[in-house]
Amino acid sequence: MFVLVNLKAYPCDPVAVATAAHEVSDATGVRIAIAPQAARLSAVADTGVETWAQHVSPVEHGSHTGSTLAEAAADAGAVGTLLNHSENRLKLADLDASLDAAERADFETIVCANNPDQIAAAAALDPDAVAVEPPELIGTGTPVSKADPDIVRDAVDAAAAVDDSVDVLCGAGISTGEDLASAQDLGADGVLLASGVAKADDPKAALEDLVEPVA
Ligand SMILES: O=C(CO)COP(=O)(O)O
Repeated sequence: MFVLVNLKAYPCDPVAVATAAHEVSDATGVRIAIAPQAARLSAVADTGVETWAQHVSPVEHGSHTGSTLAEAAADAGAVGTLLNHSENRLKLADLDASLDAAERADFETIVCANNPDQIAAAAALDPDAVAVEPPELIGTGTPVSKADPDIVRDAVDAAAAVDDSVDVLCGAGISTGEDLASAQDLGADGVLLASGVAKADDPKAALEDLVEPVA
């Protein structure tokens, strides 16, 4: 199971969370990555943790003020990127161009989507993985694996029907080992989470509990 912690714009210490994630990943062998703000990619990557961008812009080198250039994120130490998160939705043409940008930077990619139909459409764009995250559950602490298990099962089936090489993650409200185990039982290859770790008093303890079922 792959665990990707999206720090969003939460007021946490990304280096402290990254250090904790690296320690837990090393101790358990579970793959854990951290996606900080773009400005903190280098500091997070310097901890040795697997580091991802939260987004890369649909642009190449050039006059693109304010963009997040994939090649610059790679130079900062990122090895993958989320795309089309519900909090940073892309038009279809831009999502396709951002995937091209990620490919130029040799990034692994996860395209986020709300539901199985969108998962199928995202899988058709040939990302490495897709992540189903019902926006109404994001940040609630109510795990998608418990609140709506069918959406996870159906997302796994929808992606497989398009391209069975595309991994499927699920997210929204995931925070405990029980949530991760449920996601695995529903066929997910990993989980995407944010507040369960970014807002935890003890991120290391939160991560140790999260990965315990697969450690
Ligand atoms: O948006 C998410 C991960 O990208 C999920 O957020 P929460 O884990 O806070 O529900």
